[in-house]
Amino acid sequence: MVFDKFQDVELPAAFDAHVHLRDGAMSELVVPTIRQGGANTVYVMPNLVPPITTVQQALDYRARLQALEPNVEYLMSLYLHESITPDVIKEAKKAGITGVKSYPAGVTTNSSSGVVDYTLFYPIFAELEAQNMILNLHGESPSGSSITVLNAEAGFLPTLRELHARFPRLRIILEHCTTAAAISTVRALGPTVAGTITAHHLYITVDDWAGDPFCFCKPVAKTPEDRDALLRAAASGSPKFFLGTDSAPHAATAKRGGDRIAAGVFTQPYAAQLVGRREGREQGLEAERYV
Ligand SMILES: NC(=O)N[C@@H](CC(=O)O)C(=O)O
Repeated sequence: MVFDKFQDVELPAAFDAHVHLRDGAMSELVVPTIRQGGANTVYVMPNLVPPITTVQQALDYRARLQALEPNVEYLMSLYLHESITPDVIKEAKKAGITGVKSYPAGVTTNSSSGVVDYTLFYPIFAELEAQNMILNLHGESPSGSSITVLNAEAGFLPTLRELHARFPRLRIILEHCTTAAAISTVRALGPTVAGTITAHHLYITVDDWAGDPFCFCKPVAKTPEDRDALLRAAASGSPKFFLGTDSAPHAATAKRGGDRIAAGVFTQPYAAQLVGRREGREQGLEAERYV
């Protein structure tokens, strides 16, 4: 195949369905990299400190992001929390907020206010379903006696199945799938369940983050077989799988030092390039020649 003839191809801007843009000085650095990375629409995660749990907080946050880069569409989310009621969901719908993100308590960066018992939130899920809004799931079980970072996603899949069975019309996105099991589960569930795939999980495996804090994120990258399942899903064209980079910037000091390494891989400035290059290879193209 002759690649030179493709050199003038211009790709449309991407939708990145999972970004961490932070706030304050960090957001001033990160927000300008959205367009650089090839995206013009982003779904913004609410795990600020404190988390975004009210409609007003989400709208104020969006205004701060718009002031930094007006040429991006920011789809906003609320952080699933006990202070959120069905009335808040109705208000969120009216205000144009897209969905609600659920973090299991303690599994990742800024998740200390997260969910312990999903059944407590069934009225919220019912209202999200009624309002045709999205439930975004960080799909990991908290580490415990038999759960570690390696099987935390697999351990969460029964919860995903249960939520879909109870709320079959609720649009659920299993965020940042990292395992073949997650891919096959999303594929097997009904059309209201989809999964996002990050750019970095198309490349890295356990060996990369074991020893390199800059490859450490939650959920952690798994085996080469899992990575290949992600690649096949990403390149399959199935509408059930789409890009959500989970680009998650941290201060270099939080990645290199301290008692615990912060979880998160920052890919925003290279998001579309990374995905194009990897999917191209999966399809047998030497797509790196474009990058
Ligand atoms: N992915 C990560 O490892 N970290 C994210 C949180 C998250 O989405 O889990 C972050 O906010 O840094």
